Amino acid sequence: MIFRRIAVIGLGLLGGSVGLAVAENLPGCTTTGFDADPEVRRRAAIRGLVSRVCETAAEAVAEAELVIFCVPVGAMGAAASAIAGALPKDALVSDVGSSKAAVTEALRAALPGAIVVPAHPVAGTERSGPDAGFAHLFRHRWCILTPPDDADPAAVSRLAAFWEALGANVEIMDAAHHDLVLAVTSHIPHLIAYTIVGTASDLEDVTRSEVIKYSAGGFRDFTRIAASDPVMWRDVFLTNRDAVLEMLGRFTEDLTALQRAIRRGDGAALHDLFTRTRDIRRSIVEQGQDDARPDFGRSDHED
Ligand SMILES: NC(=O)C1=CN([C@@H]2O[C@H](COP(=O)(O)OP(=O)(O)OC[C@H]3O[C@@H](n4cnc5c(N)ncnc54)[C@H](O)[C@@H]3O)[C@@H](O)[C@H]2O)C=CC1
Ligand SMILES: O=C(O)C(=O)Cc1ccc(O)cc1
Repeated sequence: MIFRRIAVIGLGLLGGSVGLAVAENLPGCTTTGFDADPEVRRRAAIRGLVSRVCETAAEAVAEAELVIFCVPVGAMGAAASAIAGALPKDALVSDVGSSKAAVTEALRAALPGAIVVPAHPVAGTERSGPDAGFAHLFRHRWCILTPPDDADPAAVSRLAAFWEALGANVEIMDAAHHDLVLAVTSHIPHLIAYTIVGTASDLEDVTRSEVIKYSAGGFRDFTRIAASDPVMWRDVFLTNRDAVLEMLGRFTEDLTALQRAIRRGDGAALHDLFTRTRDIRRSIVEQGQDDARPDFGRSDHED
């Protein structure tokens, strides 16, 4: 048994999915859970997201061997401080946050002396809350561990084994590299989606009903991403500021080059880029990173 007792703090999409995935893949492992929102706790208990929903975070972690923080990245520090006095000495502390350097710092500052191995399952949907989670979320998805330099290798191996048991493929890298890579593969795409949907809705000469009525595939795909949780994404951009600004600078330069190609009627430049990007899409599909989940893209992720 990798871990016998796991505490999940935050019972939304990620926390709920962790609880359900543990129940499915690690029978015999008990999960406790806490969420700051009483209505989320109520729904979590009804859906059976964890074995026992607790009324306080301290109660949830009291006997835990692994504690996983599944709260927005800006709330990690406060959530960790709330369990500081109750965390068992040998417990392994981890999280699922989308940015890693700031979260690592927040967890280590709130829990001095604790064994902290941050993680990011690169798996999710645009949905959030206690009704959004499902047991198969992590199957065939990457989970990136970002252990600090002084992390105990045995703790890292245990956490890797845990995520593999939930169906994920594990990769290890340092937090700064994670933040740079995810800025370009996840954070900037979300920013672009938020922008284009906002731009369309601000247009004066195009009515809102026209935007909805004539939204072709491309715009519809952007609206799915732009429906992602505002608190979660606000926190991602505030905590991964430097990497996002670095990548946004590059993106802006490339967009300007494309703008110039269009203005000059440079069809070859457009064709070259679009050919290169199609190849990237094809290799993602070939590697099974597109729709490995049977219910990918559907909004009814009920178990
Ligand atoms: N949504 C996604 O697709 C993915 C999200 N993540 C990361 O997972 C984390 C959770 O995201 P979701 O589950 O999507 O969000 P969510 O909004 O579905 O759930 C977050 C839950 O945390 C609770 N919470 C907030 N502050 C708290 C505190 N101090 N103590 C206890 N509970 C608290 C909220 O009440 C909420 O129920 C975030 O850090 C996010 O960056 C990682 C991978 C994918
Ligand atoms: O729904 C989508 O397309 C996502 O991109 C989900 C997602 C959101 C945040 C993450 O840190 C990882 C995955």
